[in-house]
Amino acid sequence: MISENFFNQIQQQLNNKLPFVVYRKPNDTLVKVLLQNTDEVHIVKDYSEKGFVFAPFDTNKEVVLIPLNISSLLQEDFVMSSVVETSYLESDDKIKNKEKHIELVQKGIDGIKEKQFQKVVLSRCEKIKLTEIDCINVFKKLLQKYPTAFVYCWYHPKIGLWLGATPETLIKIEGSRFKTMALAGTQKFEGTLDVNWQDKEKEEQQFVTDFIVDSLKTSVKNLTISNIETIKAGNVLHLKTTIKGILDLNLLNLKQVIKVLHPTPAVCGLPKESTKQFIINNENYNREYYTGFLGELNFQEKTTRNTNRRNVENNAYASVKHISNLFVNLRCMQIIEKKALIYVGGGITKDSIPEAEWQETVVKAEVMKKVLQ
Ligand SMILES: C=C(O[C@H]1C=CC=C(C(=O)O)[C@@H]1O)C(=O)O
Repeated sequence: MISENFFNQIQQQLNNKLPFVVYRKPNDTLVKVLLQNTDEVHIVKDYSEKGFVFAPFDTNKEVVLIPLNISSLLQEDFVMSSVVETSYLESDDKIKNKEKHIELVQKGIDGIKEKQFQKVVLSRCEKIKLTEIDCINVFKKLLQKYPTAFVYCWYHPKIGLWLGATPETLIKIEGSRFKTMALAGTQKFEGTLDVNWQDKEKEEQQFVTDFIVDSLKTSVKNLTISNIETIKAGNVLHLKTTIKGILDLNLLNLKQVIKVLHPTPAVCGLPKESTKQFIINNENYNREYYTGFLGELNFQEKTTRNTNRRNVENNAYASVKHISNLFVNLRCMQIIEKKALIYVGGGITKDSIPEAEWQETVVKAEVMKKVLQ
C-alpha cells in the first residue's frame, strides 16, 4: 500500500509549483514519481536523454523532458482497493458540441470520398466546470479504475497539468528489441470480449497495422505480427495487433523510429502529412499533448544472467540495458483552474456514420468523467 507520505510529497511539489510526473505502467502495481528540482523547461534534442518525455501531437513543436539527473525518483507499490462506481458530470454545451463534431466528421468523410486521404482521426475537446479539484485524488481513482492502462499525472508550472489512462503503447524498446501496437476500432463494452466487429472497424485498424509494418519492414529484423485481438480499455473494446522485431540501430535509431511512427494513423490518418494538415486546419482547437506521446526515455535496467546465485562473481554477468517505454496520450484531460478539458476522438473512414462517431466520443469521454466526482 502506498504511504500517505508518498502522495504528500507530490502534493508538496504541486504546491511549490515544481514539475513532476507520477505514473504506473499497464498491469503493474509499481507507482513511480519523478520530482524535478527546478522549474526550468527541458527539451528533448536527440532522444539520447534520460528522463520522462511529454510530446505534443504536432511534431513541429518541442518535446518536454523531466530529466532523471535533476529529479528525485521515488517508487512504491499500489494495492488496488475496490472501485466505487460514481455518477459523472456533464458539460453545459452538449448540443453545440454534437453539432460541431458531426459537421467535422462529415467534412472528413467528404475528404475521403474526394480521395484527399483514406482515413482521418477527428477529435474534440469537452470542457467540464468543476467546483473543486484534487488532482492527487483523481490520479488515485485512475489507478484503481484502469489497472490495464498507463495511468499518469504530469505537471509543469509553465506548461500545464495533464492526467490520463491510455491503452495505447507507441513503442517499447529494450536494447534493440522493440514492440509496438496497432490499436483502433471501438465499441462499447457490454460485459463480454466475445463480440463481432463491423468491416468499418476492421478496416480502420488494418490501416494502422499496414502503416506500421510498411514503415518499419526495411529497417528491422525478425518482424512478427500477431493475430488481431479484442482488448478492453475501461468502458470500451478495441482491436489490437502486436508488432515486434529487432531494430538495426544503424538504420533506425530511437529518434528516427519515433519520427516514422508518430503520429500513427490510430491518432492522425493516412497519408500522414495531409491528414495532419486537415486536423490542424479543421478541428478548431489545439490538441496540444492529446495524441502526443509520453513515458520513460532511456531508463537503465540492470539484468543478471543468473539471479539465483548469491556469489559476488555473479556481478560479472550483469549488463545494463536501456529501456524506453512510450505511450500515446489518449483518454486524457488537462486541468486548468477549476475546469477539466477532456480530449476524445475517433477514426473516420469512408463508412463512418457521423452520429455513431459522435456517440463513440461520448463513451470515450466517460473514462475521464468517471474520475472527476
Ligand atoms: C483517438 C482515440 O482513440 C484511438 C485509439 C483507439 C481507437 C480509436 C478508434 O476507434 O477510433 C482511435 O484510433 C481517442 O480515444 O481519442
